[in-house]
Amino acid sequence: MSRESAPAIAVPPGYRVGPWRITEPIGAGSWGSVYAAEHIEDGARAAVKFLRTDLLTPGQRTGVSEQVEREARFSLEADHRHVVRTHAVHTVRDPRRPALDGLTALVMDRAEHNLQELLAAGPGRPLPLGPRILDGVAAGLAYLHGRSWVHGDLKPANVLLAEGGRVWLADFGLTAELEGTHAYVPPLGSLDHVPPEWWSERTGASGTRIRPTADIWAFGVLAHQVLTGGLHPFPGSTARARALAAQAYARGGAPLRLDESVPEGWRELIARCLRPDHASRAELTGERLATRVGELTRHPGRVRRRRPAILLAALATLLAAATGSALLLSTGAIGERSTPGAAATPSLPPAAAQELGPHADVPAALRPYITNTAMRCADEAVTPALIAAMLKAESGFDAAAHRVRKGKDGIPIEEYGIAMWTPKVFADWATDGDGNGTTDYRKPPDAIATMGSYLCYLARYFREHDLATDLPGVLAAAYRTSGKVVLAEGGVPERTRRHTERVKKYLVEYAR
Ligand SMILES: Nc1ncnc2c1ncn2[C@@H]1O[C@H](COP(=O)(O)OP(=O)(O)OP(=O)(O)O)[C@@H](O)[C@H]1O
Repeated sequence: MSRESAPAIAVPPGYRVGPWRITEPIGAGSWGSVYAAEHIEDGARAAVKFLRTDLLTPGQRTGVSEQVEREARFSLEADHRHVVRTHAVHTVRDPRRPALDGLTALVMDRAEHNLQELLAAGPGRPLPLGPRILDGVAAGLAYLHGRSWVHGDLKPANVLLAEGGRVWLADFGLTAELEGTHAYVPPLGSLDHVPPEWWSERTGASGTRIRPTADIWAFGVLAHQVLTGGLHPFPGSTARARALAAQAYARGGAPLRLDESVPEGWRELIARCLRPDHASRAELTGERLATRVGELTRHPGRVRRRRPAILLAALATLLAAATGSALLLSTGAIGERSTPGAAATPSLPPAAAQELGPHADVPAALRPYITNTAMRCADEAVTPALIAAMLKAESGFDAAAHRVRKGKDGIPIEEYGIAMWTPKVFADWATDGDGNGTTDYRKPPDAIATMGSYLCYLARYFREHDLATDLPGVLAAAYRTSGKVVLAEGGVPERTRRHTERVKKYLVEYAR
């Protein structure tokens, strides 16, 4: 299992959770840390996932608690040979260790690897057992959909592989139950596996709307990765670039180009999974998917219909256009467009490379909000690395930050929170980042999402006024002053230069 990232929740070896004794760390995700454990009586092996609830603000904690409850509930209720079995859910009661006291711990069957690790171990080589793995994943998905659940976060890291070739779906942190035809989840998810329509779904009080077809799309991406040894079906060197390419395809702007090496029957099925919108994907239910994957796995030579995938994709694209599929980036401002005058700031990495590097000091809990915020802006200058750099320069990622500065006419201006919002300006741009139906400048998800909305507006403003030669610089300066002031001065005002240089320094550090 992956041991690259130090566990976010430190649990000492020998620590007891009910009748289970922790032995060693396995890995950590955004919301929890997983440890190997054994039963104190019979030595049976297990994995214990500690779910964190110790995040930054009370508001955020509420959201995370809901996620923990959701994960515990679905894990306990699920009962299928291709879904990881959860034996028990414990609440740690240990006042002597405040970092652990109150945490939720899920005790699960232990796997040997996850699919992501297998793909990373032999990039470019299709997994010999790939079809069998996909068969298990599709069966697990059909089971979840049969119970009116949507997994919501299907990706290689959430497919576990256990002794004896067993395949389990795992991680129910974003799983949701359908309410009629939809389910609602927090606005999170893997950029590489969310369907194009996800970006345009409204995030309301109950979260972002998803449907089972989101899992079908994710399965299409995952199947392509498995059968090609890791290749994503959409081009791009970063998850953000690939997500933008998927949206361009869904808009009808580019054909679907599956890798030549994918066998014919699989190509056809993957193209069905990757139809550009919910409506055209809906015919492929979890059960149909599992049946077809079963056929392909057991009779790999048999091809049911011979219709080129590219033709199917073109038909699907036409269908999407005819049904007016919902699209996020309607301004057409995506793709390989280059920032005018970007050469003026040669030390900055190109926008396409401004994802968040793994070693940046950006708190793990904030990363999904930062990345999602950047994705929701069609301007390529508004990148995860830029948003993180601005937060660092504004508050050092401190949700409780507070500053008073002199405004025009010497009137003091109070700024608060991780993005240093003045309440009045925040009110004009307020964006709900955690999907709870309210906006609060002191809550990091809302503060970050609102920073993204404002930067997105400013980027367009500066492009329209031909002041895009140093967008990171002018954006950072305008955030401190205003778009009008920066425009009037024809660039970064002298008094904000130190600040903008700091933002650019962090931007270089954070970009992967
Ligand atoms: N039952 C299990 N047996 C063995 N390893 C497991 C088990 N459940 C999770 N893991 C491993 O523990 C690590 C952390 O898992 P976790 O589900 O917390 O995060 P993730 O899915 O990798 O990331 P994220 O939650 O950010 O999507 C991963 O390497 C995962 O494969």
